[in-house]
Order: sequence, then structure tokens, then C-alpha cells
Amino acid sequence: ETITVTTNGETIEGSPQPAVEHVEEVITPIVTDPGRMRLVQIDPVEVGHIRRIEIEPGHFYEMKTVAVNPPVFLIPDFLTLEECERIKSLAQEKGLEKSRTVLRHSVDQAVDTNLDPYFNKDTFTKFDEDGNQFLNIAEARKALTYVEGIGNMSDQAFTYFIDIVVDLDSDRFLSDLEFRRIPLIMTKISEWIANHQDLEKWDPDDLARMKKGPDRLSHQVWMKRPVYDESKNITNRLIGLTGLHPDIINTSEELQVVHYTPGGHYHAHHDSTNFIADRPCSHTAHLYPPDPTRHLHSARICRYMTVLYYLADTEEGGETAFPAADNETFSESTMVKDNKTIEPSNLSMHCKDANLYVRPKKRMAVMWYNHFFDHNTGWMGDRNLFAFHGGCDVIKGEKWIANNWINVDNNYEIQMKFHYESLHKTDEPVINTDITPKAAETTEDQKSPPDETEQETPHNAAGESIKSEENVVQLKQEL
Ligand SMILES: O=C(O)CCC(=O)C(=O)O
Ligand SMILES: [Fe+2]
Repeated sequence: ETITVTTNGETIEGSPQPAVEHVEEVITPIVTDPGRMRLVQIDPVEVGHIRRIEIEPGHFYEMKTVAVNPPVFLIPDFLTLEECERIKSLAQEKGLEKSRTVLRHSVDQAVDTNLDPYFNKDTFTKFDEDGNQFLNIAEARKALTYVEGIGNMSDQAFTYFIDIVVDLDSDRFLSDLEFRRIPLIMTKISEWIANHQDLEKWDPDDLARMKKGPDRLSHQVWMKRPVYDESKNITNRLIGLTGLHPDIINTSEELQVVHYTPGGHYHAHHDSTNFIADRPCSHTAHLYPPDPTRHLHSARICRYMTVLYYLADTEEGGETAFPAADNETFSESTMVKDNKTIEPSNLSMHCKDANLYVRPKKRMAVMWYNHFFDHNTGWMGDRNLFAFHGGCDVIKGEKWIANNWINVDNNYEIQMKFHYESLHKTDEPVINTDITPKAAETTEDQKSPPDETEQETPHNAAGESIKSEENVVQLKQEL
């Protein structure tokens, strides 16, 4: 039984350390104002701090702090071996799909109505010679020969062109949706081809993106609680671990199971979107009063915490990395590490430059806060940028994880309404006040454009994907 954690260059390896200081505690929700729910944010104390928490009567779990900002904890024996095996086999039974992004969902909607004489399903099928529902590079080349400028492009330039301009999910194949989207971006395509005939003249950003590869390369499936956790063992343990009110855990997203093979990774990103006034959370968007300008604001993904489980050991690579954990400053685009300037999000190149990286360990949970806790309101504060994280390239073997995201709306009343509606399945909302999104606090977020980090479309507890109707707007912005 070994766990390996590297924090700021210092590797802690070996059995989970015999605790220097064993603090036995039960984490319980703090209720000051009776009836008013509060969130909990567990004090990390300091890196290396170990607690033993009694989650089930007489059953203690070790919880170790590996970063303070954001607070990141490891719980080595959180899941049982049987639970790991069961979740994996259920995931395989259900079938994993290539990880899709919000952007790609937006294309589903935008292109479905597009009936182009050439870029349509029939043409796609004709060129999909191997019939695998995707055009590989050779098939795509044939299908696109008629586009001006493609004919005299080198193979390498064509590959780059597909990767950068056409292949939205960066899986290096064209799906029929990506193919049918082409006429919508024809202007952009012609411009791009005109400016990139010559590889020497390439924009360094484009070249960097090529080297970085796809943002996310994995397969995934969503699973409902009654399926993977019939007797609610895991759910109750999660309630005990987080100290959050059961309603929050019970109404959070489904479990997302992810499988990576060698080369698979997820470049560093934020799991939660920054707070912007008038942009509702996707999980509660339907509860806001009707707003005629709603379509102008895309929904945010509001995830107070992430609890990630490792369902298997990985032979080599596949670490979960937090490039900026406990750093003094944060920048998503550049970071100075050991006198080198690096792009911290590129985990294929800079996994080991991350301030914190955790080696996958079967049964272990990694838990962290994507937001601060507001001590005045007892509720969710701003997003903590230092929670920027991702999954490094798997080098050897496989990586299996499951994400348990814990959703909280910044707006307390809306979150309460959401609990009521989800748990009582009624159309009659319990709170019927004139609720408007809380005004944005004065943060940089207000000035900066919406977060462009590609995120998965979350699934709600009932199993429907939480699609924002505003996706089309996002697509337009992209074009
Ligand atoms: O694979 C990992 O270790 C991290 C995955 C992750 O960050 C995510 O799925 O959001
Ligand atoms: Fe993530």
C-alpha cells in the first residue's frame, strides 16, 4: 500500500505516513441560524496534516492535506475494492463514449437544421469508407479536396488544419457534426487556408496548440446514483466526509466515470465557471424567473467541490496535477518554475512542473474546493483560481477515475428551491420570491470575458444533461 504525492518538488512516498498527529474528529455541518443551511469548508491546517475522521460509526478514514490553497485532501481508503470494480463494470456495460465538450453539444443544436447540398449526412457517409462514423485524415482529405486551397496543402498542413480549425473535440477524427458545421465557418476556413499555406509563417500560438494536442482525450459515461450506489453507501460516506447537508449531495450531478488509455489526458482547467452576474448556474437555470435576455448569457457550471475517485492503479503517468496549488500568484497562460517559463495548462509537457501532482491509487479519493467559503454568509464565495487542475498523460497501463461534482448555486434561495424541487418532484416551488441573481462582487471576473475552459455538459441528478439553451450563442461567438 503506497501513496505517492509530490508537493513543491518534495515527494512523499511510502505507506500513508503513520500520522504524526492523529486528530479524531467528525465533520458536521455548522448550523448557527437554525433553519439556515451553511456550507462547510474543511480547514486544511497545513500540508501533511492527517486527520482520522469517523464517517461511519466505529469506522475511521484517514484524510491527509496535500495543499492548502486550494485545500486538497487525499482519502486513501475511501472506496472499497468491490465498489471500484462494480463502478468500472457498470460503466463498461453502459458503454463509454468519447468525451464531448459543451462546444460540441452546441454544434449538435446549431447544425441539425443545416441542410447544405454538400456538407450533409449523405456526403459524409459516402466518404466514410470504413463506415466507422468518423472521417479519418485520409477520408477527410478526399471529402474536402474541392475546398479551395486544400488541394495543394501538404499532408502535415492539412492535419494541422483539421486539428485547429475543424476538429472541435480534438479527437483527430471528423464526426458528421463537425463535417456539417463546415459551411458555417467557411469564411474562417478560407482565411485560415490563405494565411497558413506556408508552415514557416505559422502563428506561434497555433503551433503551440498543435504540440499541446487535444484538451481532453478520454472516454466517459454518466451514471445515476441508484445504479452505482443502490444502498447509498458511497453517498452517505460522501455526506460524512464533506460535512455538507445531505440535500446538497443528493441533488448534485450524476457520477462521471472516465477511462484513459496511454496518451490520454485532460489539460489543466477549472471545474467551475467564474461568477458573472446574470449568468445562471446550469443546474438551477430553470428556476430563475423568465428573462427575455436569457439567451444572451450562457449558463455557468457551478461546482463548489470536486471529489475524484481512482478506480484503478495506473502503471505509469496519469497523475492528477494542480499546477498552481499553494503558488503565490496565478496565471493560466504562463508560470515560472525552476527559472523556466512554462504553459501550466499543458500537462503533456509540464505534469511534473505542477506544484502538486497525485499518483492514481485505487480506492483513493482526492477532494478539493473549487470555490472559497464566505464566512459572512456561510455560503459559496468566489471561485478559487488556484484549483486549476487536470490529468497528466497516461504513459503505461490504464487510468480509471470517477468524478463526483458537488453543485451549489451562489444564490442561496435558488439552491434551496432546487433542493425542494429535486427532492419533492413538484411543480410548486417552496420559495416564490422575486429572486434575481446576486450582483457580481467586484472581481476581475466582471471585466474578463466568460471562461472559455471547455467543460463537460453536466448531468443533473435526474439524469438529464443540463444543456444551456445559450449554447448557440457560444457557437456564434466562436465563429
Ligand atoms: O483525470 C484526472 O486526474 C483529472 C480529471 C478532471 O479534472 C476532470 O475530469 O474534470
Ligand atoms: Fe477537472
